[in-house]
Amino acid sequence: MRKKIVAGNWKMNLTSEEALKLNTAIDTFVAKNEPKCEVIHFSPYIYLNEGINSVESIAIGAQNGYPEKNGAFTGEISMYQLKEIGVRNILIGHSERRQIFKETDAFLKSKVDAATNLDLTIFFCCGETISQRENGKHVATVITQLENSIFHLSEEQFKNVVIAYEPIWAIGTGKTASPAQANEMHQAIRAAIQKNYNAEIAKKTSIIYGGSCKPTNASELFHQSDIDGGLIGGASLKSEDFMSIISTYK
Ligand SMILES: O=C(CO)COP(=O)(O)O
Repeated sequence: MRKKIVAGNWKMNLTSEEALKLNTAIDTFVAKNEPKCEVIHFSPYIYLNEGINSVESIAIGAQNGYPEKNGAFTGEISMYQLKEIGVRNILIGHSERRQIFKETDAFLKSKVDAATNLDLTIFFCCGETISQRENGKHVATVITQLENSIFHLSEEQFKNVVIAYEPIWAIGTGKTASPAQANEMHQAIRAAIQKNYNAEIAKKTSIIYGGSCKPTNASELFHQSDIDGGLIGGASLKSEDFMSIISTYK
């Protein structure tokens, strides 16, 4: 069985008090209900330390990390520093990093290598724009993103990778990919993993969906054959909503 994962990407939200409250609420909920999935909060940097030290049943991951170990990179946080405080999971390639911060495939590849060298679990995000989908280029776009930044990893290294498919047109828009649209892409991604690696690795790689995932649509999405959970933005900021999504894996 593939690992099921429900992860919250808090993005640049919450006060320190709200972050602690949400971490504690979800941690307590998971400890009590023992859902059949791994639960992760991808938190802003400044709340990582307290988060890591205050939870037991969920993981706290980083939304970003700089690939160099240390040096003159004012304002950056290295993956090495993250690992040192106990971070084990990292997001790489989120469309907001690609679009707003102009992170290229080559830069993302260097992040993938740095995270791999530190043995971090990489949540590699990929996804197409609405015009790429309308032009029938959605599958090719996503597979190219994988080929350019992550498929160079060895079979052994790829075992530390989770793929997060997040169609850009569905992020924060309230427009979710239909379960069929999402599953089609997840199947294409799995087929590409099989082609680059092998059937065993393809079968074992968790591929999660992100983009306006909420309590009302999580169950149908997560029950698709190739969807192994979700990367949740807005709905992960409300404990009731996030608990409801986690409960899909009772
Ligand atoms: O970007 C996302 C998660 O990384 C999805 O965000 P929303 O769930 O707010 O659409």
